Amino acid sequence: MTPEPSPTRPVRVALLGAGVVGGAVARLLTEHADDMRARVGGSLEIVGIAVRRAGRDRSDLGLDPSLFTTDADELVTRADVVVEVIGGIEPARSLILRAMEHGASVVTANKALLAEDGPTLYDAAAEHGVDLYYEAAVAGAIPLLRPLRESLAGDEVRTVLGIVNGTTNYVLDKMDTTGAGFADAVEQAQALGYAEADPTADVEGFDAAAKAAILASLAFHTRVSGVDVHREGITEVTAADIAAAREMDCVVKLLAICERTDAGVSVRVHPAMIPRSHPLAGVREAFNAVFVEADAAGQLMFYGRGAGGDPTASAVLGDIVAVARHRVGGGLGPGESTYADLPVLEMGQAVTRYHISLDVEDRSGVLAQVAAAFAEHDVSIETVRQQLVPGTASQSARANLIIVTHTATDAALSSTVERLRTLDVVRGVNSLMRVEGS
Ligand SMILES: NC(=O)c1ccc[n+]([C@@H]2O[C@H](COP(=O)([O-])OP(=O)(O)OC[C@H]3O[C@@H](n4cnc5c(N)ncnc54)[C@H](O)[C@@H]3O)[C@@H](O)[C@H]2O)c1
Ligand SMILES: N[C@@H](CCO)C(=O)O
Ligand code: NA
Repeated sequence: MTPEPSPTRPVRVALLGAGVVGGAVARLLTEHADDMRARVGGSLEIVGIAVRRAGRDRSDLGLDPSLFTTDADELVTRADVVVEVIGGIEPARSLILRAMEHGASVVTANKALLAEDGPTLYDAAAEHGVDLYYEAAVAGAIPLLRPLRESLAGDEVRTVLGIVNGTTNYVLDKMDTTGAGFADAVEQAQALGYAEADPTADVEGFDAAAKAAILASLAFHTRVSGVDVHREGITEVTAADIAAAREMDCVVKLLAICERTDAGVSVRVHPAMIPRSHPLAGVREAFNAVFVEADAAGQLMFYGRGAGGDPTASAVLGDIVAVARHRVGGGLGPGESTYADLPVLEMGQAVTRYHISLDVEDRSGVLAQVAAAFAEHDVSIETVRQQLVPGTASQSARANLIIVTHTATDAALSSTVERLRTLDVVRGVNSLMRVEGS
């Protein structure tokens, strides 16, 4: 049940979590209280901040110490707006649901929860007539979800393609620009505070896959959860892959790709080579960038900081203003839109291109056998390049065969590679990567 709008009573805001994002939200809410009041049309009052441990010195946030509580369950029952920046599935989900049951709108940055169980949150928001906003959950500060949910609501989105994980972009950028190996680049990212002590969620692509699920759900009006997303991280990307990309005048990026085709929607996260001339190739360090292509709008690009306390808090504050305005003036923002209910396709149905570098024997008939494997799977070759590998007199002659395909289904391309691995003339696969954006 939504409380009656009351312009005279402040909008009561409860914050769950005072970590990197929560701390920045608390500080900025206080620093900009006057501007927030003017933008909302009524004042905001922080009624409490739930923390895990009491007694820590939080004087840097400039807040009354009595606002801190370890009883989040109680706090969510006395707020109009609950801001969840704890992260993880539980207790975040239970606290959000409890907040909604008590009539609070919710702002969250929690992509993991939204990708795993977004529909439960949306259903609860609809049942209790409250807002659920989560701009910070994807690409941090970059306004991206509001454009998809609201600005492009009249258009037909075809593609969302982007770099949505700053940590992995930093690692791949360092591997490309300094020649660092994967482990060294991860250490550098950890030293700078980009990568966590346990970088699994980032480097294995879980974080990007959660964001891809959220983007695809909004873009295609279809429920897509994290498990629907084909996910490959960057742990297998080698210096040889980076060098192979450089020879092609390409760069390796971890891409989140959401596409609408005649058959349904395809959502995937994997490393891919993109041409250096592609705008996403110029996205350096820990920045994020996302391309959106819609029927009427054409191509749009969004660029900025996808992580960090203040940048993420900027998105959270924007959401707080939006939902607080609804409290003051009435109304609700858009709820879940799943009317299109498109089928979510298997990875094998995705259409892509492969770059394959093969270690082969250099003798007559080798190229014909390799070409036959492609033909068997109806995969057309775009370019072939051969590099001789210098060897000793006692060794048989060897070469690297570098092949770039035309587009084909991922199923046909991966079957071709499996067939190539069985050929006697193929000693091994040096490097294998999808090519996107050209
Ligand atoms: N850090 C970023 O750059 C960034 C960017 C976008 C989204 N996010 C998302 O924002 C959320 C918060 O991230 P963060 O970086 O601030 O994490 P963080 O670990 O710095 O902060 C989380 C805080 O929640 C507290 N906490 C844990 N359980 C609690 C409980 N039961 N009650 C009260 N407090 C509890 C922790 O003690 C910690 O201080 C996550 O969902 C994350 O995915 C973070
Ligand atoms: N770990 C994430 C934080 C923002 O979601 C990243 O590196 O982009
Ligand atoms: Na965002």
